[in-house]
Amino acid sequence: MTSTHAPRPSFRNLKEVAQVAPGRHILGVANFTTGSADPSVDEGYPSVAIHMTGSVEDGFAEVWTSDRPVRAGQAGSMSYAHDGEFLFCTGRIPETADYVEATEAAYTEVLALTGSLGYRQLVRIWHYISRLNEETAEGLETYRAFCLGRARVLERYGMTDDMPAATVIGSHGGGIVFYFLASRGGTQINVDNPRQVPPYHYPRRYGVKSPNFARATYVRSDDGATQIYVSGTASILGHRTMNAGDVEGQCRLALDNIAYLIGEGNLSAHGIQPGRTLDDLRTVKVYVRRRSDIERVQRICRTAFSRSADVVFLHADICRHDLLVEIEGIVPGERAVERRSLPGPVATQEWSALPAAQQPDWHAHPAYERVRSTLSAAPPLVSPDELGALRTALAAVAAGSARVLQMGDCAESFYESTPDQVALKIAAMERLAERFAARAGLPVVKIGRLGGQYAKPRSHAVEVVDGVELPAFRGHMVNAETPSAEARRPHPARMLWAYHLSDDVQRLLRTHRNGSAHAAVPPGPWSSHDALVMDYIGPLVRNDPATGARFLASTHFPWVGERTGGIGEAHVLLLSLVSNPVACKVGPRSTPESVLALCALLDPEREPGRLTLIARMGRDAIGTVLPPILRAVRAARHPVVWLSDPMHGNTVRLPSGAKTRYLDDMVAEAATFRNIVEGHGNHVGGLHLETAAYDVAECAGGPAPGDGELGNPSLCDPRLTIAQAAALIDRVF
Ligand SMILES: O=C[C@H](O)[C@H](O)COP(=O)(O)O
Ligand SMILES: C=C(OP(=O)(O)O)C(=O)O
Ligand SMILES: [Mn+2]
Repeated sequence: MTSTHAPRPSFRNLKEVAQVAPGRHILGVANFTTGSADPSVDEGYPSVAIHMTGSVEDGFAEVWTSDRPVRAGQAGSMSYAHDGEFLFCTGRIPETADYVEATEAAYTEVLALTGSLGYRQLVRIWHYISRLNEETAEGLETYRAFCLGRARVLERYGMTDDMPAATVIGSHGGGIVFYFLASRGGTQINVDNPRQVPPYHYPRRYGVKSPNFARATYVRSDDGATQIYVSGTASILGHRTMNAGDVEGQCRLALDNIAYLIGEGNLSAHGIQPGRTLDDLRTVKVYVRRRSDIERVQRICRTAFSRSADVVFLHADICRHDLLVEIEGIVPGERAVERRSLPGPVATQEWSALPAAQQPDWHAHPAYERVRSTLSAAPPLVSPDELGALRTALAAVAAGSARVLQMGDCAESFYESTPDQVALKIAAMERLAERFAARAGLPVVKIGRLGGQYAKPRSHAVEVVDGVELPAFRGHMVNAETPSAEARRPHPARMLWAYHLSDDVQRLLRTHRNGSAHAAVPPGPWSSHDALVMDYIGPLVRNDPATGARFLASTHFPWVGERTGGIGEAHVLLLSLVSNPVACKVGPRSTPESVLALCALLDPEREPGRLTLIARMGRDAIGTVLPPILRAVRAARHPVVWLSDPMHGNTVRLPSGAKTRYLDDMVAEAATFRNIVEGHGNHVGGLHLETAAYDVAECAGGPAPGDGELGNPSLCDPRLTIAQAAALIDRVF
C-alpha cells in the first residue's frame, strides 16, 4: 500500500501492543479484555481497557497508528493523541444511576476538546456500555438513557442529522467506555443505506431519542488517502428487525446490508468512487449476543470476508433485544486506487489558447510550474452535489419563488480568513438575509463573496504612491497591498495560500449549511468569487467521475467581471465549459447584442438556475441601458436570474484620492433596477453587495457609524456596513 497519513488500525495480541513498525507511531489503543480501566496516557499514548472478554486469552488490542509523530495528552477524564490530521481520544463514564446526565456531560467534554484542539470533524465513534439493555434507576433502559444524553448535546450543537459512523454495543462491565477519531480537514461524507431508515428517523418506540449516526463514513485526507468506516450493522430493513430468532439469517442480512452500503450503486450516489465489496473490509468486529451462536456466525463470516481481513468475534449485548448479530469494519484506502477516480484536472484546457485580460505576469517565476502542478493535484474545494443544490436554489429564484443575497468583501483578505472572522461574515450574511426574507416574504439564498474572492481586476495596471509608480494591488492571491515594489511583485505561491484558506472557509460554510442542501430552496451559505486568475481556476477545472461533466472546483458560483466578460476570451469560454451555476456582470457599455452572445454561450440549453446576470450600470445609466437588454434576454427565452450590483457603477473618488460610494446613489440604482425588471414582467432576483462584517467608514450616507476614526481599511472598494446594507434593503424592498 502506498504510504498515507490515514490512521491505520490493527488487532494485536494484548502483549504486543507497543511493537509498531518502524516509522509508525501509536495514536491510541483500545484493549478488549477481562476488565475495564480508565483511559490513561501512561505509556505515552492514550489507552483504555474495555471489559469485553471472559478470558485474557480471548483478549486483543485494537491499535491505531500514524506515520507521523503524535502528541498525547489528558483532558479531564479523557486521554488523547493527535498527529496534525487525526485525533484519537478515549473516555469512560463510570457506572451511574443517571446515564442521561453523565452522557450529556461526557459528550459536552468531547465537543469542547475537539473544538479546542481544532479536530472538529468527528469521523468514527465507538461506545461500549455495560448493562446495555437493563433499566437504570430512572426506569430507562441504559441504551436509551445514553441516546437521550447524547441527543441533548448534539441538538445543542446543531449536529442532529449529520453524524458520522458509530457503534453502540454492550460490554461486560465498567460503565460506558468510548473512543473516537476526529479529523482536522480532508473530505468527509456520511453515507446512508437506502435499505435502512436513517436511525434518526426511527419511530419513537426504539428510543426516547432516536439514535444518531451514519451507516458509514467515508474520509479522504488531504494527501488523497481514503477510508470507509462502516457502523455496527445488523439485520434491519427499513426500521424493522428481520429474521428474529434466526442467527444465521440475521448474520447474512447484516452482511447484505454492508455489501449494499459500500457497493458501487450506493457509494456513487454519495459521490464516492469506486464501489467496494465485503472483500475490501479489513478490521472487522462481529458482535454476537449469545455465546453459543459464535461458531455459527464464524462459519458464515469466514467465507464472506477476505483471507487478509482481521476478523474478531465478541460476545456482547446489542441495542435491540431481538438483534443477535452486529458487524462493523473498515475499508482501508489506497491512494493509487482512489487517485484514478477522483475528479482530476481535465486534459484539454481549450481556454488557454484565448486571450485573457487582467492576468498577473509571473510566468517566469521559478515557482510558477510547481504551483500549477500542485493545484492540479489538489482535491476539489466544492462538490458536484453542492453545485446541483445551488442550481436548484437559483432555479427557484429565476421562477420568482426565492431571492438571492450575494455579499461580502470587494477583496477578501488572507488575514481575515480565520474562523472567527469568517464566523462574523457568515453571521452578518445570515442576519441580512433574514431581514431581506422578511421584507420579500420569500426564502433568501445566501451567497458570500467568500471562500476564494482573493483576486481583483483593476482599471489601471499601475498606481503612483508618494511619487513612486508601483504595480497595482491585485488581491492577496496575486500580491500584497503594501505600497512597495517588493510587496506588489506577484508571487505564484499565493495561489496555494489562497487554495488552502479557501478550503478552510469552505469547511466553515459547510458546517453552516448543516444538511440543508436537500431543502426545496437550498439556502446556503454558498461561496462565490470572480473567476479571474486563469492560472488558478484552470488547474481547478475537474471532471465529475459520476457524470463526466466538468466543473470549476474552486467555488460554487463563479462570475466574470466587467473587464473580463469578452466573447472570444478565455474567462467566458472557461465558464461555458463547466457545469457550475455562473454569473456575468452587465455594465453600462453592455448592449443587447453583447448580452445575448453571453447568454447563447453560457446558457445554450436555457436552463433555469444556470445563468445569473448582475447589472452594475450606475444610477444614471441603468434607466437607459437595462431596458433593451432585459427585453432582448426575455425575447430569447433565457430564464436568467437578475441581480442588482448597485456598488460598482457608483464609485467616486474623493479629493484625497480615496474611493467612496453614496448610499443614496446605490438605493437609486437598485430601486430603478427593481422598477425596470418588474415593469417588464420579470422577477427581481436580489442584490449583490460589497459589505464589511465589522464597522467601517467606507461608504457614505444612511446609518453610517459617523465616527471619522473608523477609517477605510478596505483592500479595494468601499464596503457597506451591515447597518447601511440593511437600510438599502429596507429602502428598496
Ligand atoms: O471590485 C472591482 C474592481 O476590482 C474595482 O472596482 C477596481 O477598482 P479600480 O478602478 O480602483 O482599479
Ligand atoms: C470586479 C468587480 O466588479 P466589476 O467586474 O463589476 O467591476 C467585483 O465585483 O469585485
Ligand atoms: Mn469591488
